[in-house]
Amino acid sequence: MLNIQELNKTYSNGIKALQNISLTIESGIFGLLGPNGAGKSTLMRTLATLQDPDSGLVTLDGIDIFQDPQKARGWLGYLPQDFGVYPNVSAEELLDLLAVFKGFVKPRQRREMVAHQLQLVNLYEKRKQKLGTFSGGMRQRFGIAQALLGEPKLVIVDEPMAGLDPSERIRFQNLLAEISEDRVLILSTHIVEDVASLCPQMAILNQGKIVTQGCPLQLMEQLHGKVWMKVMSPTEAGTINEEWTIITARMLQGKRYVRILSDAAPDEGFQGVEPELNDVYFSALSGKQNTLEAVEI
Ligand SMILES: Nc1ncnc2c1ncn2[C@@H]1O[C@H](COP(=O)(O)OP(=O)(O)OP(=O)(O)O)[C@@H](O)[C@H]1O
Repeated sequence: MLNIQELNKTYSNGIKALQNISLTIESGIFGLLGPNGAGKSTLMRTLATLQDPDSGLVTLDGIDIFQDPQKARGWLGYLPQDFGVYPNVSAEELLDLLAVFKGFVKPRQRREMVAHQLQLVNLYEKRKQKLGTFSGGMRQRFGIAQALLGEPKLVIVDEPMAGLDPSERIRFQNLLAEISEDRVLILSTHIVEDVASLCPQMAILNQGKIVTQGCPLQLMEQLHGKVWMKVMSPTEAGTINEEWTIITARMLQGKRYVRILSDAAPDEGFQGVEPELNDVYFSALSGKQNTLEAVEI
């Protein structure tokens, strides 16, 4: 179990990237959602012991990870947002080298470990291929293979789905689900659908603060009976009532789909709809937004 207590980080330019972050994370996939600049990468780098917080405590199975970062790195795997590879080296060669850096010095043990990880991420057949020839999805699967070297108890993956085509994305989601058994896997992302389909636990980070946390199904359930939708023509947009708490207003095939949050049925043709995780996300981010422009997506 990962326990994060009152983590704070303010950069030298005054930006408060993390403000009193406290989370308890069980094994399985934990989704960390937030818009650009929310502080997700700062939190991921801090948990990966690559940057120090100003204050706060993080324990993994009761052990303080900041006390001996070198040792902590032996228990954690990290796939950073900007994971670069050497283009002229094969998958097998680079993974072997990264295993050396992780402290695995026995060649035979390393060979077995490298083969095992490449099989797990379905790249064994491509092991001799140069990484520069890999597709985006293959590169990300290779990134998972390197993160899993040494069977870490904590795996951190920062925005891994960006740029993946739909089939690679599904393949990558399945891989994350497979490897998250018996370990904590934190998936940082701004893609709500990935959290909805993968994560039994989640938190939403905005401007350095946790604004919501819990189980996605329960968070959606809390909005039950409160989400209302109306399809409007673009010209009707002017009739948006200033009193409404708008969750989203999005254009789809020439129509404007407006979803609002309201305890009681609003008049003017709104229909009650099942809450989606998007509703949880945008309500949490917007607080009491009620202007169409502010939430238009
Ligand atoms: N080294 C740094 N020095 C100063 N400010 C920084 C630094 N790194 C990040 N920030 C700022 O801290 C805030 C949080 O950034 P961070 O990269 O953690 O957010 P994020 O949620 O990962 O965003 P993104 O999805 O765009 O990567 C942003 O306002 C960013 O500009």
